[in-house]
Amino acid sequence: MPAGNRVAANLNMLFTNLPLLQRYGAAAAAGFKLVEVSIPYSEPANKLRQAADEHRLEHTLINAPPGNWDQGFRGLASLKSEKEAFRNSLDTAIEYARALDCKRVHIMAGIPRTADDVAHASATYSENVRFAAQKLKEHNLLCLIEPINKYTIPGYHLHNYEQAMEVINQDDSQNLKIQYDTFHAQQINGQVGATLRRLKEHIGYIQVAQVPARGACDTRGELDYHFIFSEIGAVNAEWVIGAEYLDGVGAKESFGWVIEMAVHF
Ligand SMILES: O=C(O)C(=O)CO
Repeated sequence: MPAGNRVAANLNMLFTNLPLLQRYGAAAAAGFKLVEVSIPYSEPANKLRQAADEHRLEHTLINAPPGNWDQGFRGLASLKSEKEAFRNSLDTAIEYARALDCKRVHIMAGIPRTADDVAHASATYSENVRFAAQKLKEHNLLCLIEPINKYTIPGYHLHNYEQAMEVINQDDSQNLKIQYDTFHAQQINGQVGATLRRLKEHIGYIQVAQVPARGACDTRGELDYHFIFSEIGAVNAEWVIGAEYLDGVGAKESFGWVIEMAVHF
């Protein structure tokens, strides 16, 4: 296995000209051996596993069910009004993670909207995330939380790294880490490399995309991914990197950057 961080294809954002189950073949044909599926729930878990096995792909990450995406839900963890739905979402996430042999589950925070949800968001979020970290630990699954910048998802509860560290410091499961997405980090506080180094002990997974258009790492934008991948590799070459970017943004429709930038499939 070559040195350097491995890259997983996000099958909800890449190969979107194909139905989800056919994206596994497209990812494998492009050279990927790892995939992440943020929202796998449109297909039965066994069908996804069958597609992955057929193309010798491993799942690196799924999200817990985020609520009704089309109705504007972006996760449930901070919503007092959705506490039962959140607990049920963990059971579904565990079922899928086990079926897919996936070891990481991202818990999305959600967008508190009602006055009562807003008033109770921080306490609800902390309680739910700590519950999830402990429950996932019982199934040998790592619990991840991802600060998301306020421009991409306005109103999203978890929108900076101080909030994430506050919950991590309250948690005693030893099973709660940050999903560090450089696309969000740049827009949350910049200092993408410095923040990575500062939080390295608490980071469990990386995601990447170019800023501001959320295109591939070799498309034009604010971030120099030659530098960022060298920083990631210098800090922890074991971190998996999720290629979570919009396909079709920018001229190139290739994954040459994976080799060109000293990371690998
Ligand atoms: O929107 C993102 O960046 C996510 O990773 C959601 O899972």
